[in-house]
Amino acid sequence: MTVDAKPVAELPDPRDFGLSVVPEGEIPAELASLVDEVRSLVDTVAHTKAGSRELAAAREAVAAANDRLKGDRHDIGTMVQQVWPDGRVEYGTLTNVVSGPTNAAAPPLRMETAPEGGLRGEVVLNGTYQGPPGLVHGGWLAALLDQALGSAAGAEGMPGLTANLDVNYRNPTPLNAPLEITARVSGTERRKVFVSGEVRHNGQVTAEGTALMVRMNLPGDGGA
Ligand SMILES: CCCCCCCCCCCC(=O)SCCNC(=O)CCNC(=O)[C@H](O)C(C)(C)COP(=O)(O)OP(=O)(O)OC[C@H]1O[C@@H](n2cnc3c(N)ncnc32)[C@H](O)[C@@H]1OP(=O)(O)O
Repeated sequence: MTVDAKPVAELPDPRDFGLSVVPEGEIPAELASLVDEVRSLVDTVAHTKAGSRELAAAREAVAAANDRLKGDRHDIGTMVQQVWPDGRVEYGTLTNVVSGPTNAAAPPLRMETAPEGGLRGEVVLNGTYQGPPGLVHGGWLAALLDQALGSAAGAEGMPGLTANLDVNYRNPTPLNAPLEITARVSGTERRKVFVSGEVRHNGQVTAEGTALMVRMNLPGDGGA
């Protein structure tokens, strides 16, 4: 594998592709708090043993809240701009199912620059991410890795789409426990960006992945 593609200096601004962008700092604190509450609600509902009366009352309350919030919506494809303490700018979809800040279905995963290079993040997956008893669903581990690997490519100025993802599950991954996700770029070849990463619990690798990201065609690329 050769390393022959220079990272682009600037990330493409999604507005150049006709997409709306919401700066993360402009997301109302009340919305962030609501998302947290809904995330907790999903977990509560998934595990509740409440009786019929309580369930019916809760359903009414949730339906009322749902009705109250229907109306003006962000378009599908709306992006969020996140600026990290180290100044790194990242664009992602507002409702990304792994990292979207307004998506209650997202854990959410947030990746920061790692001292050893690449990115690292921490996440706890509750019982709504269950596959085998007490363990994280393998598809979700793949999703976490896919997102982390894509972010690692983006952090090097090479945002792209996943063309191929390989995951090896080395050890069971527990629910409701802190997980560390790491990811880095291992090489480039024309528009191909090779990335690798791991999920760890208590320092032990539970899943590891490699992916091929194909860098987006950017203005001035000349198609290479
Ligand atoms: C601003 C917003 C930011 C937004 C940033 C968003 C980051 C999100 C991160 C989350 C990741 C995702 O979920 S992504 C969603 C899941 N993935 C997708 O939906 C992608 C679907 N697939 C595609 O759209 C396409 O196949 C692409 C874009 C991957 C590639 O198409 P293309 O652009 O036409 O490129 P193409 O010429 O075919 O390939 C380029 C090079 O890659 C190689 N190649 C292509 N596919 C493969 C493959 N599967 N396995 C091996 N090699 C492959 C080719 O041989 C070629 O090598 P050579 O000739 O140079 O040697």
